[in-house]
Amino acid sequence: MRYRDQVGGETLSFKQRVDAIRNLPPFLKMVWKTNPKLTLINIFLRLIRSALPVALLYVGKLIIDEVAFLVMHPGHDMQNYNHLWQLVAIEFALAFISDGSARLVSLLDGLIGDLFANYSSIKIMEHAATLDLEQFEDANFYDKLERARQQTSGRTVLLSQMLGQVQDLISIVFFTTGLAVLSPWLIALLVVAVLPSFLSESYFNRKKYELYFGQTSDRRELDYVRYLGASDVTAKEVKVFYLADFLIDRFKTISNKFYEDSKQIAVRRSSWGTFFALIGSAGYYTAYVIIISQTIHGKLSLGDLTFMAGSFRQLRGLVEGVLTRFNVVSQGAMYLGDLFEYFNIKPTIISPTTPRPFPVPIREGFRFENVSFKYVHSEKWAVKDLNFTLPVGEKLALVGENGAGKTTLVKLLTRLYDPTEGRILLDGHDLREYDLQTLRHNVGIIFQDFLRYQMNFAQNIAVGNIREKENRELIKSAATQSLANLLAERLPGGYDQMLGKRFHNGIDLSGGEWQKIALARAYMKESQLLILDEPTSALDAKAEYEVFLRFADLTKGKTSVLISHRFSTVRMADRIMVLDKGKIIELGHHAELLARNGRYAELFNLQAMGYR
Ligand SMILES: Nc1ncnc2c1ncn2[C@@H]1O[C@H](COP(=O)(O)OP(=O)(O)OP(=O)(O)O)[C@@H](O)[C@H]1O
Repeated sequence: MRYRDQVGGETLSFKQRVDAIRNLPPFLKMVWKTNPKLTLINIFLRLIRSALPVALLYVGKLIIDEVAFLVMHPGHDMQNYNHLWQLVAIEFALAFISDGSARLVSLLDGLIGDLFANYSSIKIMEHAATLDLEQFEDANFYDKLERARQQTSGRTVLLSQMLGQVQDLISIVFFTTGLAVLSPWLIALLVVAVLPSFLSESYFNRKKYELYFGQTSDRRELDYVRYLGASDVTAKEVKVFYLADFLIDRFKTISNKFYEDSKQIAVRRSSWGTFFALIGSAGYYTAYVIIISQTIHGKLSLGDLTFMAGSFRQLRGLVEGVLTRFNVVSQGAMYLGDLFEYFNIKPTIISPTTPRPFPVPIREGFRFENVSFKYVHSEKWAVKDLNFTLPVGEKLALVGENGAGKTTLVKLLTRLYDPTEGRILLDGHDLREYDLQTLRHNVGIIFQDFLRYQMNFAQNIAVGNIREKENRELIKSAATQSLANLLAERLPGGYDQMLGKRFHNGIDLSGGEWQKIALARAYMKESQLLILDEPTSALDAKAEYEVFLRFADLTKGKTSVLISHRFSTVRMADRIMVLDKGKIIELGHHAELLARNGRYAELFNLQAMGYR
């Protein structure tokens, strides 16, 4: 079942919101983990604060009664005065504690909030690192990730709200006890005064969440359009194709729709809110009139009047606040559900619990047995019935038209995906029996769409084996092997030169220069299998020739797979595999395949003709 069907649309009920409360304990646990000490102090302060309002009001009542007594009984003695001033001093102290603790609580909320935002962002990144590549290629997953990401900063408010809720609930208990002793029916009046506004708030909160949920995909598009419209990577094409107006129109359309939808809810919410607030006020003044008349008739003291009217007013505020906040908290808890749901996505490409020791060195090599693979949501086989052996020490070249399945095949070798059918063996055992990290450490792969990290030159090479990021010697030797060292010598900052345009003093490079850097990554570790997926497409003919001579030299005796559309490169391989629509149609040495006069010969001659 899709995520959207589970939570979205009209199916969202009050029950679901109450259910969402179950997300709060794990949330609190996460908050606790970010900083137990601050959280504990925060809770303690809030407990103190919960008793303060009623205490303040009660001392106020005592003061008024004392003043009234003194006014009514002139000729009083000093003791009464002393008592009065003591009460005033107590109220002052309470007021001071109240102010101080309020500031401290809000400071702590802010600090814990910041820590939580960092902590959950890190958790999200850590979890993303464990997930399958396939999961990243799924739009539903992206929606989930996006919502989870938004939880990191938005949820800090939830923490204050939640703790504030507990604090206010305790205050309510104090006030209610006070009121119930003096006049229980006021409590009933209170419920009538606040219930309608609670129901209205709850209704509109639900509407808002549904709206927000429905907008997730559009929001992603909005972000994407914003990125296309203003970023260093896209600026070039946006200019030459004059895309700005097109992008701005798209942005306007989506953002206007968001605005209109939100406006509608906001206006309705505000109108109903005003109406129900009026009912609440009417309830309060009814209670007020009753209390006043009881005071006039001598049933209550002046102090009682202020205490009860104050209690009623504050209780109304508190209950309304708690009920409204229940909606906010449960809504927040619902959004939190997105975060936890994201954490619940489990990768399928994982290491076995007791992995087989990885062979060093590999003795036999890799063997594909009836390997077929289909991308998720795709009807078509990307590769089908692959049967071949890649023996140790062989240099295998993969050729074939765009979309023939070359990249897919090498992705299967590194377990970025597992075969849909069949299996890949390494020294006679399924790849899935080995530890994933060890496998990937032993296989060096450079993709055609490698990343251009906006980091310095050395770091751009070090990413090939990040454990060695401080090992300048190794980085320099890797650069020398891919010929990137010559480039470093020309850059003003050498190996510390910032690359890319995003950060200060960054220098952008040509496509071929970037490729040399990416190639150096392959030499950062002693891989037993080296895969280069069109690594030289941007190199000029001379550079490519040099790079390959070196590659052949450096990988002597090593197993390697090379994907290239240039036959001058391909012919250097020990064997060449020709793929067509995911199937192997030819496999053999250059001379052998030429003699066969099949597809390879046809493609080779086609390219050779271009050079004549
Ligand atoms: N992530 C993906 N999701 C769905 N389909 C994909 C994905 N990647 C590739 N495909 C499809 O799988 C098939 C094989 O693609 P693959 O990238 O392996 O081809 P290739 O031979 O490397 O092509 P090229 O020479 O253009 O790099 C193609 O039909 C392609 O459209």
